Amino acid sequence: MVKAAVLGAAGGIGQPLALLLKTDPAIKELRLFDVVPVVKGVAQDISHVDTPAVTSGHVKSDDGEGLKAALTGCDIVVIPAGVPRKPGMTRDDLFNINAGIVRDLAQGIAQHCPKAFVLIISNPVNSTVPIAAEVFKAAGVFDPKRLFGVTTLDVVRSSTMSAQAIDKPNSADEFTIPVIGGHSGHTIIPLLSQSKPALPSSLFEDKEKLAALVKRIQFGGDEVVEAKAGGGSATLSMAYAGFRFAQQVISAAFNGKKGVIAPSYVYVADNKEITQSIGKDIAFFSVPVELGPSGVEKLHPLGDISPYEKELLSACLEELPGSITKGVQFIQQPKL
Ligand SMILES: NC(=O)c1ccc[n+]([C@@H]2O[C@H](COP(=O)([O-])OP(=O)(O)OC[C@H]3O[C@@H](n4cnc5c(N)ncnc54)[C@H](O)[C@@H]3O)[C@@H](O)[C@H]2O)c1
Ligand SMILES: O=C(O)C[C@H](O)C(=O)O
Repeated sequence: MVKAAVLGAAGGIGQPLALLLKTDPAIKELRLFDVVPVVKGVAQDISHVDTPAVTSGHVKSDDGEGLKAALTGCDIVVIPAGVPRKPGMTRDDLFNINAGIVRDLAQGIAQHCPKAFVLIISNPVNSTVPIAAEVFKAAGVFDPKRLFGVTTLDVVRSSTMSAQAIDKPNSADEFTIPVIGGHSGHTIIPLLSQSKPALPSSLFEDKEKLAALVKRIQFGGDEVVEAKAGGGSATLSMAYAGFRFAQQVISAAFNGKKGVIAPSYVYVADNKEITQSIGKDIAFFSVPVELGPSGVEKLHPLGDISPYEKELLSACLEELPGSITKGVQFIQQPKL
């Protein structure tokens, strides 16, 4: 019996994500938490769907009881709480607000469901995941196998945008492309050379077309932010992606499914094989993760990457360590 919680469940991602989670028969309890009271109505609405999950809504309260009720005994917690971008902003511009939100929610998890799988969607993911890790470390409950930054939207975009680039727009679901690095601009590295099935060699021969495709995947979030023109960032495609990753975790952890591999931004610092394949001692990085009963079962190294992908990796490594340090310092050296 899987108990799941969505923190930030009344938001643009939270509502459709909660609806999708309600359709997963493996979930028997679905707890929706937010700072805004309408989350109770969202839970009431979703509770009428004729699937097994018993759904409840919980509002943030000064005494912490709302969060406690949402989290106690939870097996998996998905966090899309926080503010989204507006045009002209970077994900890092969200740090000042979202860092504190993720810190407080992680403290609640450490207290009420320290063994839960934690899936962080709130941006900037490159920093919010290290923040959660530091909170868990301080509370003595950090388990690197259970903490995930959700980068599935980059994977989803890679398939869709690659299919479009090769003029096969109806084939988006045919391509599986690992995406490594982080979740922001140049830190996002789609390994198109490792696509299964392989993308046509003509794409790799046309350097301009290849670079345009990579850029489109890296900055796919901007396309949505600009199109929504101040109305937020990706919500529906993110709900789809978040649900897909949550289902992958649930199927491997609770339903005994084997061979489930999905890229995710995870703690890699203790894994020499991985840091060697990245070429840098780095604490967090998105790599293909084999999922299992304890969460991360095995991290997969980067494998063969093309010279162009090596350049992308160098650019990623210029930016990502700073974002990780920023998150770590937010917890270790709080401003007075
Ligand atoms: N990882 C990704 O690929 C990805 C993709 C899209 C969006 N995001 C990020 O997800 C976050 C949410 O985006 P959105 O479009 O759903 O925003 P939104 O504003 O529509 O919803 C956010 C929700 O979080 C709630 N919230 C705020 N503080 C909270 C707290 N302390 N506890 C619980 N709930 C709280 C708000 O009330 C709101 O309902 C943003 O940071 C956005 O950048 C990440
Ligand atoms: O672009 C954003 O700010 C939201 C999200 O990270 C995305 O990739 O769509």
